[in-house]
Amino acid sequence: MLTNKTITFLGAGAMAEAIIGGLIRNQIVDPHNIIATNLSDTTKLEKLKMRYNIQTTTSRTWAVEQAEIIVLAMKPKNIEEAVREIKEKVNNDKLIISVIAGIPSSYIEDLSGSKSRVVRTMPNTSAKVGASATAICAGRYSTGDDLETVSLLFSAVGTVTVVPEEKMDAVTGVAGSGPAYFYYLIEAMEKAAVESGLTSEEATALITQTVVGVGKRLQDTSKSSRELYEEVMSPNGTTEAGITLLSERNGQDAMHDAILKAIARSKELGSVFTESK
Ligand SMILES: NC(=O)C1=CN([C@@H]2O[C@H](COP(=O)(O)OP(=O)(O)OC[C@H]3O[C@@H](n4cnc5c(N)ncnc54)[C@H](OP(=O)(O)O)[C@@H]3O)[C@@H](O)[C@H]2O)C=CC1
Ligand SMILES: O=C(O)[C@@H]1CCC=N1
Repeated sequence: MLTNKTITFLGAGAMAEAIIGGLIRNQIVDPHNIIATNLSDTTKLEKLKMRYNIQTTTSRTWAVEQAEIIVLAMKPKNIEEAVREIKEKVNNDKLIISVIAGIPSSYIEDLSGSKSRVVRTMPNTSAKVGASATAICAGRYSTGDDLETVSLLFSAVGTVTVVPEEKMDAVTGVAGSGPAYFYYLIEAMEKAAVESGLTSEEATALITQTVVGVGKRLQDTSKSSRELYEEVMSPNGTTEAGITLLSERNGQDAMHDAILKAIARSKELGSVFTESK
């Protein structure tokens, strides 16, 4: 085991489960040293307990008391209430990890009022299969050891990149939201495939392997993305026909603007919380 420390997850949703699964699968943390709690969904807590053999509780303050590491894994709208509820139980001895989009580490540090050691992170849902692209950044009072601990924890669910906090909104729009852009494209590919006579199973098998192949190729080559798609395009061939239509409809501009919009939303989430202090 990497750590015998008790890790409490405040929030037992999709991201918390992905991380818990990775930590247990990779024997980074003993399941008995993981506690999960949420706001009200006790059925979900029961499922997690059964699935991973972890501890669950409806007492958030008890869960925080036990913890040496606290993972904040609720939605941004719930963070204020959550931190207020636990602030009396948090001190500088506990490391706080946030996976919450947009929320600056300073907000969490200030609200808990105890110079809390905070490390802000941004994983993505590929954590479920150990393939997240996670970025992490240090808060004001976190130490080099804290950053190393968080890096080791998140390497159980994929790659880890350390960035300064001012880059976290960009990370969120690009990599945190990133899987959704691909799934959105895949949905369109599936629709076109089925409309053109493939069964849904055939479409899924072909598209899945196409996406896996793209990922592997990207990891394996120093070619640029433009070189890679140009490599697929035979003159006057099928790909050129498709890419030409996408260009005429400004497909790449739409994608580019969508990512900037996601980054702006991350900043907006953060600014609302900073202003409300
Ligand atoms: N989904 C994604 O792709 C990614 C999400 N994130 C971030 O992860 C965070 C969680 O997202 P996700 O897992 O998708 O969300 P979910 O809605 O799946 O889970 C949120 C969880 O937070 C719980 N919760 C709400 N308020 C409190 C509270 N005061 N104390 C303890 N638990 C509380 C909810 O409990 P209950 O169910 O009982 O209401 C629920 O278990 C978000 O901040 C998001 O920005 C980061 C990267 C990627
Ligand atoms: O959509 C969201 O706000 C979260 C953060 C990144 C991915 N999902």
